[in-house]
This record gives sequence, structure tokens and C-alpha cells, in this order.
Amino acid sequence: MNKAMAILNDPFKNKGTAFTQEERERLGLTGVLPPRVKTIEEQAAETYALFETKTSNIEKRHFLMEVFNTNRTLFFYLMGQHITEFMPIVYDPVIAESIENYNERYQRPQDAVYLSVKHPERIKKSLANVSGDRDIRLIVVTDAQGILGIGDWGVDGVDIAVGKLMVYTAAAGINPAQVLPVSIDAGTDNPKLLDDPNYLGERHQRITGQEYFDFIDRFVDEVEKLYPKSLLHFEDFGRGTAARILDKYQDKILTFNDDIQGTGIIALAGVLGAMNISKEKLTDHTFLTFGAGTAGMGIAKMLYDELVRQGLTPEEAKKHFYLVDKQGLLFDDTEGLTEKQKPFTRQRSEFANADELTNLLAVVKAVHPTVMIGTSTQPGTFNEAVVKEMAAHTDRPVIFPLSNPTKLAEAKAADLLKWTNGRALVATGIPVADITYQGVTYQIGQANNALIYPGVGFGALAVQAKQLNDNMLAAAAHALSGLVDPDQPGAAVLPPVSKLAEFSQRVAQRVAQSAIDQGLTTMTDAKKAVADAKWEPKY
Ligand SMILES: NC(=O)c1ccc[n+]([C@@H]2O[C@H](COP(=O)([O-])OP(=O)(O)OC[C@H]3O[C@@H](n4cnc5c(N)ncnc54)[C@H](O)[C@@H]3O)[C@@H](O)[C@H]2O)c1
Ligand SMILES: O=C(O)C[C@H](O)C(=O)O
Ligand SMILES: [Mn+2]
Repeated sequence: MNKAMAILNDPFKNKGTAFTQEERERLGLTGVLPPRVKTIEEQAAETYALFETKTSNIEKRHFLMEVFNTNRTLFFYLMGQHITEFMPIVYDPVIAESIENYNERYQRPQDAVYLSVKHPERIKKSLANVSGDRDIRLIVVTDAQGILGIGDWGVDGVDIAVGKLMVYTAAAGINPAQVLPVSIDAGTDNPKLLDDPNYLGERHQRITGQEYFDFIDRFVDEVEKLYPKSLLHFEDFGRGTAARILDKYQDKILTFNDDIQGTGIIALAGVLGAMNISKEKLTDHTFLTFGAGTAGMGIAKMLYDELVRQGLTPEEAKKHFYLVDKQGLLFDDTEGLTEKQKPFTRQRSEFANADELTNLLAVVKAVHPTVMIGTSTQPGTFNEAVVKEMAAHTDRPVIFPLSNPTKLAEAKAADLLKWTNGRALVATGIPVADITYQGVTYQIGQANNALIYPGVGFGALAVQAKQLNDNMLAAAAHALSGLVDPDQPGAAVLPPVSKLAEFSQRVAQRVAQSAIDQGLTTMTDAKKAVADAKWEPKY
């Protein structure tokens, strides 16, 4: 390829019509572009006008991905201008639709690395082929066994790694040339993909057990060797692997599991936001987690740690939790408990009707939760009967239906307000427009880990922290308090996505400061480190 085309085809270098006359001369672009030199403002305005002509969400996403594929600077400049509008398009919920249509709509590899569990010997070469001479600092890896709540999507799940990284840059300002999305293709147990002639992944059932975990070990090892200054972010692994991988590596390398830790932080931040509104104490609450999987147990752990920080003993704190999963309320003798569930189970002797506590309504009747969080993937399960029963025993029920995407949410925010006469303090996983109910306009907080992981990861990277530990996660959860006026009628429990870029800096600084305070870095000035690391979309 000639020099000119190599530059124009490189999304990290390309400026399109914005190359100046001098740059055109120097880079061999003279005569290669139409004469007019445009500014980034002009490019953004014309690109946005084209975006507005697209009618369906999937077309909008396709269009934005073309901009992203062509010119990263312009893409992030534009996203900075339209963050609230673009988030649901490039990220959740439209990303779910794009994953479900990946094979038919395949555009480009999008600078991701494609690894196959059957070929551990190709890991190093594959990583190096994609990263080239770029100084990689952030990797988002998925094996796509549990994409949002839509299940196993094999190689098609790569979009979630790409999308999560787009949010990192848009929210926190991580240099997009320093990131690497990775797909680990371990096969798929999704029969639809195995039967689809267009499927782009390896056509076999998931490889599990030793061979799988050996591959992960080798992958982590190669990442640490090739990119020693990087943060390794795991996304949408399965219930049987996510926690195990995190437990193995969290004290050894700079790593983060978004579904466990990111979700835990944002849910705790939302509950703390609810406490600011209701003026209640966290330690007076009873927590019910519906769907005690990867996310549900991450949330329970963060809430539990906070109760202990607020002075409860571990034994007292555990008594505040009730886990409900497929089996109903989880008891110490329930079959099929996960390692993470075991410490939070209850005893049958606590209840006269323990054997009847096999569904959510029965459990709500028996335990009177005051905070109920859904990560079950079961739509509509926070129904009118359940919510009214809960609301009969508490003034301000805190209810977070967090399952994604939209079609899987345990409830709709508007229904929760209606069924509780506006008393519910609600946060959802996907964005919800303001709701006017009985004369009050309610803003609905978005308890999606996207509101927190960019600041967390960026803060840790900015000070080159050795690890991301529980204190840093707690610092992030507390960083969002004070950003919403809790006395405004209809106030949200979390700050709005429109302020994402602002509060991500604050989260990053708090996380960086925590690393400094704990001696996990040699740097000393969190504010300066975060400011210095920030990438801006400009030519
Ligand atoms: N808002 C956020 O930031 C956020 C973050 C992570 C996950 N999530 C959502 O949470 C959901 C779960 O994700 P995960 O990664 O924890 O998946 P997971 O598979 O690890 O956990 C889901 C849990 O729900 C349980 N479950 C299934 N059917 C049930 C039923 N009928 N009743 C009760 N429990 C049932 C499963 O047994 C499992 O334990 C997904 O929809 C995901 O999108 C949201
Ligand atoms: O991707 C999201 O929207 C949040 C979360 O990580 C999820 O798996 O649902
Ligand atoms: Mn996820």
C-alpha cells in the first residue's frame, strides 16, 4: 500500500478532510484528498447530520462504527458532544442487537484480537499482530459465555469488548490507540450459532475445565509480558469462570472484573444515593438479591463490605442479606450453591415455612426486604404483587431492576413508581427517560457499570497502580455522592450520563488517591496524574 493510503486507512492517524496543507505536503497526501481543508467542528457537524438521517438504531450504530473505523479522533469528538444520545447506540442496549446480528452485519475486525482456545500457541503472535507498535495499556477481554443477559454468543460477543473500550475513552479519556479488545473463542453452547452457516467463530461446543483454564493462564501470562503496564479487564465471562479467574489474579496483576466489581460499585453507589434521598441509614436495611450470579454476588459483596465499614461485625452484616436464585431463597443446604453464594445463605430453622420460599413473592412476604436488586435475566419478575408487598413494609423501597438489555429488565421504572405511589427509589440498567407521575418529574438513575468502570480503570492506570483492590473500589463507590441534589422532588439516586465525563475524572482521582494512600504506586499526586493521562479528541 502506498504511504498516503496507509495513513488514510489508519483510524488512529486519519484526519480525513482535516489534514492541513502542510500535513498533506509532508505525508504524501497532496492530490489524494479534495482541496477543501475542514475543521473538526465542521466534520463533526456534517457527520452528525448524516447520523440523524438513519432511522433505525442498528443503522445508527452501523454508521457510528464506520466513523469509528475510519477516524477515532473525530468519533470521540462527536461522542463527547452527544454522549447521552450515543451511549445507548454504541453501548447497551443496541450493542445487544448488534451482537445478535454480528455474522450478518460483520464490518471489520475493529482492531480486536481473535484467539481460539484450541490454539494457545497463537496467543503471542495474535496479540502482537494487532497491537503492532502501539503502547497498550488497557485490554478488555471476553469469552462471551454470558453476554449481558442474552447468553452465550461465542466470537460474536467481541462487540462487547469493543463497546466497553469505546465507553472508557468517551467517559474517562483513555487514549484509544492504547486499548486492545480481545475475543477468546472457547467455542459456543448456543445451538443457534452452531447451526448458523454464517457463524464466524469456531464451530464446536465450549471447551471447559483444565484446557480452558490453562489457556486463560497462558493468555494472562502473554499479556503481562507484552504489555506490563496494562490493566486487564474481564467482561461477560460465565458464572462458573468469572469469579474463579478474578480470585486467582486480583492480588497478582492489575486486573478488574466489570460484572462482579463494576456492577458492585455502581449498585452500592446507587444505594448510597438512595440513602441520601430517604435520609435513612444503610445499616437499617434488609437486602434481597434476585439472581445471585456473577453480578448479584458482586453487588452483595460490595454492600456487605460497606456494612462492615459502617461498623457492623461480619456476622451482623451477613444477617442483612437474602439471596434468591432459581431455587428460591438460598439456604445452606440448597443444592448447587456457588462458592460465592455459600457465605450468604440462610438456615431453614429461621422460617416456619422454609419449604415454601421457592419464589420471589413468598420470599418478599417472609423477609420484608427494603432494598431489592435484580440481576436475574428474568423479565417482569418484579411484578405488581411483589412490589406492592415490598412497599407495604417500608416507606421508600429501593428497587433496582438491573438485568440488561431492555427486554430482560425485572421491571419498568414507570411501573415501579406507579405501584408505589412514587415512593420507590429506582435505578435501572439501561437508560430511562424522565417520568412524570402525579405532578412530579422523576429522573431515573442508570445503575450500569459503565457509569463507574471508566473512572476506576483510568484512575488505576493513571498512577500505574500495582493492583486494583477493595479499598479502591470503595473509594469509587463513594466518589459519586454529593453530585445530585437529594432534596429535589424526583431526584435520581445516581448522577446523569450527561455528566459522565466530569464525574469519571472525579472517580479516577479518588481511585488514584486510594492507590497512593495504600502505597500501591510510586506516584504522589493523584490529580496531576489523572490530568496528565487524559487524552483529548483533537487534531
Ligand atoms: N446494570 C449493570 O451494570 C449490570 C452489570 C452486570 C450484569 N447485569 C445484568 O445482570 C444479569 C445477570 O448477569 P450475570 O453476569 O450476573 O449472569 P449470571 O448468569 O452469572 O447470573 C444470573 C443469575 O440469575 C439466576 N437466575 C436465572 N433464572 C432465575 C430465576 N428464574 N429466578 C432467580 N434467579 C434466576 C441464575 O441462576 C444466575 O445465578 C444480566 O441481565 C446482565 O445484563 C447488569
Ligand atoms: O454491559 C452492560 O450494559 C452492563 C453489564 O456489564 C452487563 O453485562 O449487563
Ligand atoms: Mn457485562
